[in-house]
Amino acid sequence: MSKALASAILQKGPPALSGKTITYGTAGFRANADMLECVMFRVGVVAALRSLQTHKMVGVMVTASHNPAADNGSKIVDQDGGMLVHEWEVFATRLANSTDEADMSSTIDSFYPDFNSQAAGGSATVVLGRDTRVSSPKLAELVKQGILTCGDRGGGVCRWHDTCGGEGAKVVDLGIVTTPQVHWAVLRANQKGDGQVPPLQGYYEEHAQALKVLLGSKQTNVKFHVDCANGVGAKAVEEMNKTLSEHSIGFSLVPFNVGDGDPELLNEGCGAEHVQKSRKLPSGVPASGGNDKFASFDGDADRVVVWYKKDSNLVLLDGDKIAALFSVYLCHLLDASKLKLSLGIVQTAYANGSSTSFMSSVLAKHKENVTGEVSCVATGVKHLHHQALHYDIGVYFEANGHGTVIFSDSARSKIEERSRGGDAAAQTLHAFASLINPAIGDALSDLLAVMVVLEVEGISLEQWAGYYEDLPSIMTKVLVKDRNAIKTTKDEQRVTEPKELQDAVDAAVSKVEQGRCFVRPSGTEDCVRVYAEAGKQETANKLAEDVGTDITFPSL
Ligand SMILES: CC(=O)N[C@H]1[C@@H](OP(=O)(O)O)O[C@H](CO)[C@@H](O)[C@@H]1O
Ligand SMILES: [Mg+2]
Repeated sequence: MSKALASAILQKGPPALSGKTITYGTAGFRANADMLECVMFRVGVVAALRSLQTHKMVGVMVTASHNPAADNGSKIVDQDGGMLVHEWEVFATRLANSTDEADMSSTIDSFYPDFNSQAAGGSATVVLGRDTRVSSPKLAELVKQGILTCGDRGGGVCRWHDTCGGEGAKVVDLGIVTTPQVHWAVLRANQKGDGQVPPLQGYYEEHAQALKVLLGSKQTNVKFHVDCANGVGAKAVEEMNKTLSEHSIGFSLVPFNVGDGDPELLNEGCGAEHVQKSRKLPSGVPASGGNDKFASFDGDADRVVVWYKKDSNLVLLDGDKIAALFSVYLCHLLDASKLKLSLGIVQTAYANGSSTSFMSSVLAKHKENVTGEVSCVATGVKHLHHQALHYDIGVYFEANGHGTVIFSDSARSKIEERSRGGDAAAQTLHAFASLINPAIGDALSDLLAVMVVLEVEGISLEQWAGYYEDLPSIMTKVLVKDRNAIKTTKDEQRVTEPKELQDAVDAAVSKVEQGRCFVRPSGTEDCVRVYAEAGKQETANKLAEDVGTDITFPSL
């Protein structure tokens, strides 16, 4: 049967990639939209096969997140609402790059040995979403065709169900949504298990209900201006506002950069990536009073950073600061409830050194009631999420604003039990767990969580910014012939190949006070990233420059 499917993919799908290869990287497939037709069709096939294998719904989001408007890509959402398991990423890469029937069919057989037996009578459902890019409708349609090819009853080609009356493969198209909304829909659909995808209104309602509990009788009037990067966040913010006002919750999100003009403006000079990397104001900032609060989402609204203006400069509250805010809050609640749960804070090597020291000291202060640690993993939310699963409560954030807080099943039941007994801190923990997206980093959930923590704890943005002072840092890109020639340790803090490169980095760092520097190949762009930190900005800049120049080995 895998042969018949391979033949259908080749016959019905767009022409195979020729002379190019593509990898399912840090955040799925990403490339210029023009090269993605074949890839998207096959992503549909992979998603349908994963759903068939797990007997659960999975999802596909068509987006290239913070990348330029001309790019596109896709992320597959696994049956647990999280990111695709690693071996299926490898499978997706192999299938996307296969050019002949024999290779494709043996790829299916080797990654999915039970395919031939499961295909008979099996069914699959894929939840599909897309961003606002011009290329997205067409590419989403190709994903759909890939999915339907697996369940096609006509034409005499592969139909995994054709002799048995199974249902084949179905698509539930959510249209333009945020990436985290596709994760949410898959998670909730599989939790309910009735074969239906819950309407998105449920997403907004869940947030409103949790906020009501967290705010209690507190009368609030909090406004945040939200830079939507001219992407999908604008629509979600609008819907959220409606639901907030229906529930008389005094939070308002005022969107700007809402993408109602030129589609090329997506992520252009605005959004979370621009603000966090350049530390400059985004375009389109509304004229406002001195105390206004701002947040920037990225193009598919799975990350957020918060900021305010001080003397027309931008003061950034990045992913590290959001993690710090949530960690302090959760430690207080854990102290108050005496639940004795573990709290893990997960970062990547890009986390500012000051944030790591701050969070370690917060955990140390609460060690009587909270066992915890701060750990560092490889770049990419999938690595952070995976590590966060080791704790009762896992707070994970990349410095760029990508992250969430997850609660283990056993922590949830302990919290629920204690909160049924009337414990106020446990009730608050329970509501916080219901507010924040349990599947993936979500700009909207995270922002609402930030707003409510600031509000109920009475913390101003300035006080929050003062939790710790970032060490001066810089991130640069170096273009090389083959970035993949650079190999690193698991936490990406050190280069293992070429060895001389790490020696050069060590030599440069040893000359610098409070110096830290590391080098790694990007998983989403054709470049090598250099990150440097030091006691002074000029020194950090010089360190990054020196190391950048060192990356000139003939092998690279
Ligand atoms: C330094 C940095 O910001 N890297 C980003 C970027 O990954 P790279 O592998 O560094 O290109 O894109 C990823 C996907 O959005 C995101 O998870 C990650 O944090
Ligand atoms: Mg994104």
